[in-house]
Amino acid sequence: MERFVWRVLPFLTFLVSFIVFFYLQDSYRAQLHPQVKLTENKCSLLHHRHFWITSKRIVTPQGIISGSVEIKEGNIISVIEGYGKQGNSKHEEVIDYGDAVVMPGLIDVHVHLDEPGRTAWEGFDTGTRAAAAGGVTTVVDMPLNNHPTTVSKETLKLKLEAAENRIYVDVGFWGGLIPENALNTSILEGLLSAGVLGLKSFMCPSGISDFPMTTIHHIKEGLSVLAKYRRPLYVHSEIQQHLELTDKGGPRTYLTYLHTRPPSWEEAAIKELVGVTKDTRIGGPLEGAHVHIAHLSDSSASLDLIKEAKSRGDSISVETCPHYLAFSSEEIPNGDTRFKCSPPIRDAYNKGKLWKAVLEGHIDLLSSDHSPTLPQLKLLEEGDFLKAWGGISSLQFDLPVTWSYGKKHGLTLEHLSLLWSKKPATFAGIESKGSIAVGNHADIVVWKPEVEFELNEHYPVFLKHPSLSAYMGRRLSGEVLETFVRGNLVFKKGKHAPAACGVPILAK
Ligand SMILES: NC(=O)NC(NC(N)=O)C(=O)[O-]
Ligand SMILES: [Zn+2]
Ligand SMILES: [Zn+2]
Repeated sequence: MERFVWRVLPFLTFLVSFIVFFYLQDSYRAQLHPQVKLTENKCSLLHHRHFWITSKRIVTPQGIISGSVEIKEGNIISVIEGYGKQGNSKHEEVIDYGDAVVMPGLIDVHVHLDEPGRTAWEGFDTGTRAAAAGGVTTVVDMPLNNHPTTVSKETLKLKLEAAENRIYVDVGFWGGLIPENALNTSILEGLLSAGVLGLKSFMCPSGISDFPMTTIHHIKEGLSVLAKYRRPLYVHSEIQQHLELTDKGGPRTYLTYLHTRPPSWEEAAIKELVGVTKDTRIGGPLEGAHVHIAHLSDSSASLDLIKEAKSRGDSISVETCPHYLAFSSEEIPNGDTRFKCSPPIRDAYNKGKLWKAVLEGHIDLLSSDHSPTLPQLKLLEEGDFLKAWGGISSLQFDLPVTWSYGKKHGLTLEHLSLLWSKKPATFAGIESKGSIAVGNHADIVVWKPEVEFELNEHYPVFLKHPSLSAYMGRRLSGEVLETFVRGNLVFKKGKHAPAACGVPILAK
């Protein structure tokens, strides 16, 4: 027995010192880097708060690099060239993404989350889960479809309460400009002081009774307040014109709907707006204000008016949406009201010109205009384009849809990050986001542009009503692998972080 003890003693001594060494080293590291402690973080699927990610394709403002990004406490603290390299802070966790693309998270500035009041349509929980699954790290919520609409500081408070602990990505809010508050500056100032990023108005009926349309007179009033706050006005730019109605095959054909909202409606609205934006030039009476044209569909006369206004120095910008770039009116099947939106999807010639404008930089940014409803209001059975709710559901697929249809037109990864991240951040005034740069929030999407998938019933769709999405049934390229919001890994391989730790973004 004694002999046995003497034999195993050296081995036991070695084992004990081995354990003690690693225990001490770990507690030393934990003292130096408290974030190394492997405590559970419900906000993230990754337990580290200080780590590196490395990839052969990182999209930065200086171009695509093979390199590494250091993330600490939610921010990007260094970006270095060299795949697999780590700077001076050794010993941190390194996540190796190989040749997957590391890009700034998408910022979708046009999303209807419909809460409070119409949670059955969409909601903070479902909508932001869909965003996270699609690599969208920030959404800006529209002031309508929720009930009551966001048109005062009190109604913004209801939004913030509804969003509490329910958002998986960061969320900003647009306030509504309606006749009532346009003529009552104190309501408008209260709303802006409470933190909306800007205002949104409609120049035609919105389809929502507590969100009435504004005339150019109301818009001028709104702009004079916005100039003081240096925040933008977002405009649904269509004005109803007299229609010569001819029968185009009944309410189940898309052509019938198309003829009820011709390009002249967009042109009429934009003509009135550019009459006002001349005052936003430097030194003008509305300097500081900015007009942003929502969801441009007409790539002819309407776009020309915007281009001219820009070249004269007006503070004006324009977005279009993936559905105007992916689809053309000729291919929309009879009765398929999933494709109904306003302004409508126009013909293939218009779509080609729209792509050209996007690639030449005349369209500033992209947004989804994700605007779902209840399936029964979409009238999928009846297929009546005139009576069905207008709005496309797409939030989760912003990235693969833009990429799948865009690459044939020469769209690059750099275009994507400008159109979906940098420009939207600048427009919404959220400068700490939108690019992979030192000091910015670590809002990042990791994805594989080359991977193709069928968007069918087996695909994990997080939208509240997947059946409403016009993209169901399509084959797309571009698979989102992982999404980080302020350094939290909020989505990975079909799974979300346990807790919703997105933050409301309020303007100061
Ligand atoms: N009330 C809405 O959500 N309207 C939206 N509907 C669309 N685009 O068809 C919009 O943004 O205009
Ligand atoms: Zn609109
Ligand atoms: Zn909208």
